[in-house]
Amino acid sequence: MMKQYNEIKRQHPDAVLLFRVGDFYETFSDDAITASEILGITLTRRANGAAQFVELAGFPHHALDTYLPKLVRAGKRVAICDQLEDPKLAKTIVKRGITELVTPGVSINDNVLVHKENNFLAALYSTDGKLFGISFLDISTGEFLTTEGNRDETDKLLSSFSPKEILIERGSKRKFGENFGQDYLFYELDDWIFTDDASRERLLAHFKTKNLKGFGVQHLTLGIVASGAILHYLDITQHTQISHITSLRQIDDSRYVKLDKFTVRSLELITPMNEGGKSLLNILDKTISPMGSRMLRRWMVFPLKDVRSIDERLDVVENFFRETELKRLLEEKLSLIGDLERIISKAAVGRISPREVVQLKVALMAIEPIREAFLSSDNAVIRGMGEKLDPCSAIRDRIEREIVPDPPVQLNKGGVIRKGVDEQLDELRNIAFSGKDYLLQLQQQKIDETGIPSLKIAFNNVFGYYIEVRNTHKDKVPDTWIRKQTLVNAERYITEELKAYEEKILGAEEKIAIVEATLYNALVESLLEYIPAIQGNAAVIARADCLLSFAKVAGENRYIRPEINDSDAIDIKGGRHPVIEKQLPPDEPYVANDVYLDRDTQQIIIITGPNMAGKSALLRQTALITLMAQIGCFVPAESAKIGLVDKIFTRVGASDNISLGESTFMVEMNEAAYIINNITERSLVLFDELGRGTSTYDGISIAWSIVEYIHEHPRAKAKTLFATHYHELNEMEKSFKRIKNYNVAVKEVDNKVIFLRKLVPGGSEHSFGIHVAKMAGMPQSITKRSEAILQQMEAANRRQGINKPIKDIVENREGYQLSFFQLDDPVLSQVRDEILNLDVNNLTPLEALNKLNEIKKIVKGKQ
Ligand SMILES: Nc1ncnc2c1ncn2[C@@H]1O[C@H](COP(=O)(O)OP(=O)(O)OP(=O)(O)O)[C@@H](O)[C@H]1O
Repeated sequence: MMKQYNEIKRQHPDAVLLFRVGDFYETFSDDAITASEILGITLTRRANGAAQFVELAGFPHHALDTYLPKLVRAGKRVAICDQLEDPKLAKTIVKRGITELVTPGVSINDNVLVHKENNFLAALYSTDGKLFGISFLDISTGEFLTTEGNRDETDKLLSSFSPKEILIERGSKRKFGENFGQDYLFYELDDWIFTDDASRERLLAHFKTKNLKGFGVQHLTLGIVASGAILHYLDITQHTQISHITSLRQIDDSRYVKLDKFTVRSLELITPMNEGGKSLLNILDKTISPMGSRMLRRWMVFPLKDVRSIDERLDVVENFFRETELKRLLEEKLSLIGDLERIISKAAVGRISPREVVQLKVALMAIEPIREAFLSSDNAVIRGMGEKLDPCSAIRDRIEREIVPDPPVQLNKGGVIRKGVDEQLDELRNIAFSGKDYLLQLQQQKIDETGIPSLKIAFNNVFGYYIEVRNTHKDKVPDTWIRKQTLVNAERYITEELKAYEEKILGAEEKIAIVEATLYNALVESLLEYIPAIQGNAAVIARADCLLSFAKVAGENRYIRPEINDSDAIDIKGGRHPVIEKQLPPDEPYVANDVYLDRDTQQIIIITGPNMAGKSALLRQTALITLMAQIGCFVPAESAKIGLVDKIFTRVGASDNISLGESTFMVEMNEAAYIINNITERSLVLFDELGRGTSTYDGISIAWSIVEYIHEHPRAKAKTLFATHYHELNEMEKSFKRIKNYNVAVKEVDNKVIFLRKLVPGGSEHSFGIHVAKMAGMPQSITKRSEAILQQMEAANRRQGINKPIKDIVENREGYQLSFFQLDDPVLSQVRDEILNLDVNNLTPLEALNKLNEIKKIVKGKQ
């Protein structure tokens, strides 16, 4: 057996091998050590040949569902090796083979999956390290996606989809690790898999198409390689029944607001930064079905950029919000639907349990009234959703006809198929049932015959039905009975008559199991043709669930419908922070604030104010309200007019890349550089205390020049909120027309600071940092000393006149781009004159090229 084990183990050296031996799954050597550590099961050592020992740890086979998820969640790949023939029939050693390879990225096991989250497997491919092909598959839902993008775009996708496992080419782990961080579980596959031919062929074979044009991904060469690798991996892991993967979709990034992963993290969209905190998702997620929940997560990181699609969502939310009857009906029916998407995937992979088939019927039954209600809505979008719902009545009715309403979880327990479905089955059941009845009669008859009142007829696996007689009555047993077993207090016998009936009953039971399985499998088989329709239903239901969730949240939290337009202004009146407002004590209401930003009058707001005043909250709430509006959700404000934004950037607080060997300041500058290089005039940018990771003067200088850049650069005029403790930056307002100063007001009463939390025009002078230090319980000796030092420093500053250098900075700025022509440089002015004197309308293309060459020579001469 160990020889057989070693052979199988050799094929899967990197997986924990669960080796079926009798009623147990056993693990050996290193696998046993790993399994015992992760599962907390006993590790034993057993002799293995002369003077050798092997470690051993195992668990009963029926506990697989408990132990398997633990191994997978710990990031292990698990190969399940089963007995492929009946041990009783095997002449030598039982034939064994791998029946499934479960890995963190490929799982359909309910205990491994998290209901509210997708479980993606990804594959990455790149030839030059600049452009990456990426593909995602959730085998539990059948969703299969691909695209191509640069490093940053790919990084964002990875953080949005959080794949549990990433497939890459052999030998490229380090390269990908450096690009995307070591937190992912990379798995290397052979190089031949990552080739265009192999991948295309595999995809075409799966989809049974001649090319990939129908999916609109034909042009994504790298994406196709990655997608093909995913299907190859399913082959390797023995996942061959995958008819629920019905299409390969391109992730069309251009349709969505770009949010980099720092922004997703620092705005706490999906996960809170601190344990015990709340994310925006926690507040907005009132979805009822797991599908709705998964879709909402996706929506949160992919806000829309197109007025019509957003308005469509908002229209539905408003409708659900108003139509309380429809809302009530939806709530009731959605709760019956369960995880339709995953259930139908299970049907495809041949793992659907009888109970899940019934759940599918219940879900399809619940879809009918939703469809009717949607179809009679006066809103066209909702009617459209109704049209897309298909109650699949034929299969629904067939399930109802054939499967009992409350079947066991496992098929082999029997009692799944209804009476009246199959004549043979009914007959067999009669035999089995009356046979058992007969045994009871027989028992009574024997009691009467022998006068042994405690005589019992029972069954065990070793010798079938038997009669048990306690020792006290042993002598009354007739000679014709055959003794089979002697216990301490009793004897067990069999009789000819008993054996004959046993055969009849057991034969019937075995046949029942076979007939039930055949009927059940035929039903599951016929489910397969409904996969696309049911997946379509799942998508509509998920969408309805998300929009209903928005309507509920809007009602509970007094949100209003935002107005979305193509203008360049963000105009929020009475805006609130959706998460913080829910966490404040009841006697401390959240103070609402107005924020206005546009391209021409108020592009950049510098917000100063003491520590703890509420600057960060204000920054974030502006981004959150904008984002919520663009995912089609109502927003916490009195009114909100949102000119669509194309990207949201945040540079907020310190990040935690320290583990990657970068200093806090380095991380801050990396992120800031990334923002500067990627903003457009439609972007929204939040800078919270930029530059604080270095010396004050360094910090001010960098902050100043970045703000100046955003103000001046023609392509970078992004709407910007800049919270800072550097009051010096307030000077900028005087010289830059679209920069405005605001501060979050406080009141000082009797040496105490009262936070008013109101955003008011104008700069502010103090930071009250020492006050906050006092609030935090810093020893008095320290705060007193700080006050003294502060006074000295401020006095010194006043003497030297801080305003002098600031004045110089303002006057000596060169600006960006335009400055080219303002310089007195003789060469540059010659270039300017050359250009100005050109008569562009009468220039032939050749003359234009020659002119360009001349200008180049002038500039070269300068160098
Ligand atoms: N508008 C508001 N209404 C009520 N409470 C608020 C408001 N804004 C902020 N707060 C509360 O004040 C706390 C501090 O706010 P925030 O972190 O925004 O201050 P800050 O000005 O950025 O401080 P620092 O400069 O120290 O970073 C928040 O955690 C929140 O509890």
